[in-house]
Amino acid sequence: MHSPLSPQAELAGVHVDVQRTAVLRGLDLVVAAGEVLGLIGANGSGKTTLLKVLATLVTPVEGTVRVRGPVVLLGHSPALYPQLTLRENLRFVAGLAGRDDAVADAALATVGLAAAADRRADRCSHGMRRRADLARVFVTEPSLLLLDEVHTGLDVASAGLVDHVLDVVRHRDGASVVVSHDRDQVTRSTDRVVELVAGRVGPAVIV
Ligand SMILES: Nc1ncnc2c1ncn2[C@@H]1O[C@H](COP(=O)(O)OP(=O)(O)OP(=O)(O)O)[C@@H](O)[C@H]1O
Repeated sequence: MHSPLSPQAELAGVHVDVQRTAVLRGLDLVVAAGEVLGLIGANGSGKTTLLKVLATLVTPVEGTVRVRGPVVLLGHSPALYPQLTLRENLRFVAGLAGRDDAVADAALATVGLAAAADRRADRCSHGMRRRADLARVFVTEPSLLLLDEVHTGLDVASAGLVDHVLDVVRHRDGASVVVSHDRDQVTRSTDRVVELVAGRVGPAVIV
């Protein structure tokens, strides 16, 4: 077990260029274990790019990235195979994580989708697909959870499920980073909010 004070993720002097344009410019960020960090910023400020750096999907041209443990990134659109059922999708995720089918089925039940488990993903509503995507967290048990605008289009109950998932990660001493354009939402769901400005993390935001 690591010390509660040790960071879950640490970025130092990170520079990222996207199509020859500097998006992140010497960005420093520490995400503490057990923390839920909110990330806001104008369109195009680099929030999604920052999440991809934390998920090691984008490699900076300069700077260091340290992330401990498994990472799950839930993007703008739920990552499901449209022609597979929700159960098949989650069992596939479980297989990749070396876990058995029962874990996938239990995760679907946890997010309130037991009755819809055998419905194809492309026949489900956006909210149902988002819930199924969130179920991945119960299968893969990430130490770092990255949520990119996942509140969009969710009703109150589904938004509550997002908060529940954040609590589950926090109680395991994992960390989460939540990107949102909704300042009220992100303030309610997180311990601290920072803003991306000119490719760097600005001062903490008090809303
Ligand atoms: N596939 C791409 N092709 C070209 N430019 C891109 C691409 N992806 C990102 N960019 C550029 O990188 C910058 C950062 O994009 P990013 O998606 O990280 O911002 P964001 O803060 O998440 O934006 P939004 O709030 O609109 O989702 C943008 O200015 C955009 O021009």
